[in-house]
Amino acid sequence: MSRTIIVSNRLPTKALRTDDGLAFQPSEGGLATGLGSIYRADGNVWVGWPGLFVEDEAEATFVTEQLAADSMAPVFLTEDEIRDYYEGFSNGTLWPTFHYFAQLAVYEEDMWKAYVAVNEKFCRAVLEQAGPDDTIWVHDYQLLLLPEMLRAARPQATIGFFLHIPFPSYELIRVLPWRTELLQGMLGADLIGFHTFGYMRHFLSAVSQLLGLPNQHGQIETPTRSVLVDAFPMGIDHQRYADAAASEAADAHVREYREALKEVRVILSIDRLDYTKGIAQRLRAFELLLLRYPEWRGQVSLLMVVVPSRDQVAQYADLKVEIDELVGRINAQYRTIAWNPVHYFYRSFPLEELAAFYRLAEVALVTPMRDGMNLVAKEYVASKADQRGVLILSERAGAARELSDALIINPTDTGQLAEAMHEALVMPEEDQIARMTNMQALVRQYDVFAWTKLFMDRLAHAKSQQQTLATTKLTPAATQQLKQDYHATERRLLLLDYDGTLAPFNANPQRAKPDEELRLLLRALTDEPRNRVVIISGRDRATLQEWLGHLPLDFIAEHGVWLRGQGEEWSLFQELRADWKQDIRPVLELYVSRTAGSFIEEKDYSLVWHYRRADAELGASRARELTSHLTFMASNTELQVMEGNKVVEIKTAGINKGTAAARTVSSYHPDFILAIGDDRTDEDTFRALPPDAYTLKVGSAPRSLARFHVDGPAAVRGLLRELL
Ligand SMILES: O=P(O)(O)OC[C@H]1O[C@H](O[C@H]2O[C@H](CO)[C@@H](O)[C@H](O)[C@H]2O)[C@H](O)[C@@H](O)[C@@H]1O
Ligand SMILES: O=c1ccn([C@@H]2O[C@H](COP(=O)(O)OP(=O)(O)O)[C@@H](O)[C@H]2O)c(=O)[nH]1
Ligand SMILES: [Mg+2]
Repeated sequence: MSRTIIVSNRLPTKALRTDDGLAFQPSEGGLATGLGSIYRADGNVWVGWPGLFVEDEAEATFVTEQLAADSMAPVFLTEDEIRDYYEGFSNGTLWPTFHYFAQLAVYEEDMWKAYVAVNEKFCRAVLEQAGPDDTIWVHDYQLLLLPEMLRAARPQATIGFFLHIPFPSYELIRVLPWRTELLQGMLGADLIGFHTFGYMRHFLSAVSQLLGLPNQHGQIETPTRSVLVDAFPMGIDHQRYADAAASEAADAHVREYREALKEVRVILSIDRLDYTKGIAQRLRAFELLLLRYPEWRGQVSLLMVVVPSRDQVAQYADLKVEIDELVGRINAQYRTIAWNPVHYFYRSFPLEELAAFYRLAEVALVTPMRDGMNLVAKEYVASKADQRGVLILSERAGAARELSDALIINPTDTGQLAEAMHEALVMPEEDQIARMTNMQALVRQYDVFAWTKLFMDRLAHAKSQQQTLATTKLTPAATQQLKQDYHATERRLLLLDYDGTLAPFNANPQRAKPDEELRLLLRALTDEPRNRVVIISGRDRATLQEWLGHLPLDFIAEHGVWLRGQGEEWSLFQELRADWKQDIRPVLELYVSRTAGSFIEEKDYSLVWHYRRADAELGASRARELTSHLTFMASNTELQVMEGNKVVEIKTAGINKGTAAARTVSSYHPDFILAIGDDRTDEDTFRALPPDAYTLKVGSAPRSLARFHVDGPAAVRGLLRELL
């Protein structure tokens, strides 16, 4: 049976040292509470850090056994590792960078090394747990390198990755000295998920600009595999929070708190201590509310839960001091014997007490500066059985993309925040109910189970996509068979693409001239009378003529437009027109003038716009624009528009390498065919050939109609030499 191995820095259970020995307790934070509901099913295992430094072997064994009984496998980390990998690189470098607090980020080589080493440690731990058919699901920014490490150890494994925090603009990512390694680490996965479309777009942009890998509808083709990228906004276990809010225990807490608070109305705030959460800004906004609307003094209290977090990181410790001071100041200023403006708790609470807070609160303030998702917002919604209550939500929390019925605010605008609190406190009940009803329907439908299923289904889809059109490597056994068939036959046809196949791809197309080695190789192949060797290329005939015209080769040029049999004259595949060029050329010129680095290639019967030297993202975007522009112009004409590798080409429809190759086959009647090519246009050749033809795609593991693949031009030349 195939299981799911969940991997995250922190386990959903933490071990604690108490006076009575070790104790175990649920972890805080969105990832642990969110996934905590699902991992126990079907023999799944969760691999992660149990939050404790073990003192000896015996203690480690005890913790391991206790956690194993609840489907968890601990990765023990040392104090040095926690300092450099967790507090250091994860929370001192990546966390601030990814939350747009780049000025707080530190760049320390030692921390980076620890990050690499701990990712390797997790890799070993996962490999111990995971069988070959198991699905591995890696979570979050502490483990960005893990997918690629697992991939190296298990090339066939099914690996998903989900990032729980924002993925920022490329402008922030590019600042990181280790940006390439981090992106490549993530690309080891088959599916990469983010909370929002915005985060996903930023990731695709970074991959395109830093690694030069474009995408189509979120699908990235790396040199070895294709990787799918998609948005999956995480949900909560709606039922669990609704049940907790309706429980006897919550009832009892609500009664107790209500008695203590008397008639005072409650605004609620719950977060981990974190500078991304906007806690200090929220306090200032509450202070402003009391200043602007004195009628709320004595009537409304802010109930503020701050859960201790990462307190060994300097900025977190500083923030604690700032919050303590602000709360002290506001309370000292406004409190009365009967009323306390801010009820401040610096600790965590069990589920039933949180549920009671959610029920009591007429207003929830979720106002982070940046937040990947924010589950507290959704938990508040799920807890409101009577549908009374108002959610004030920051536009910069991932949750704001879904909860559009909240009062959406800009958290840096203190005035707007104070006004939103006032608006919430005076909102008519029917408005509250209408908004809450919509949000509850959404939180109920898109719960954590739906989220998991969606991610797993997409992962299976990504995997099966890779398998369709997957080519097999030309193994020594297959090479042997190919050679045997070659030697046993009399009329052999060799269809060889030029760029990327016989000669390496060059940024300047005119520099890809054949070298001595290639000329000698082609000469030797044509010296054999049983061979007919055809160069089948998208290039113009003049270039092919100049470079290779002296050899006894056949040519198919301009993607099938021009043909030349050995020793014959050039002829057209069919009668063609070129008068359309005068209308199309100015359009391409417009795109050249708008896109620095792009240029036009003119062939006899086609025009090509090249953008390989332009800014990668601008080029790709202009290519899409140009394609739709040209497609519109070409409707009801005989022209067709093709997008290729950093090119947009326009030419007469119905002529391609495939139609030309088919004609050669039907006139020559070969008993052996070998076709080799690297590009999208070579797929037309592969498609046109009979199934027993040896079709070879150049590239390390591409998706192709070809039967086999070979690594690159050097390997192609090696294979051709072996035939001699
Ligand atoms: O493990 P800690 O360092 O104590 O931090 C707690 C967790 O905080 C982060 O949570 C994020 O995930 C939530 C669920 O997807 C999301 O709602 C929230 O916006 C994120 O900040 C962090 O990503 C986890 O790795 C931590 O365990
Ligand atoms: O005393 C508390 C306060 C909060 N939480 C939980 O911590 C999670 C916080 O997740 P969120 O996505 O809001 O933010 P994160 O801390 O992950 O950045 C929520 O599920 C809360 O219910 C908790 O377990 N105990
Ligand atoms: Mg090519």
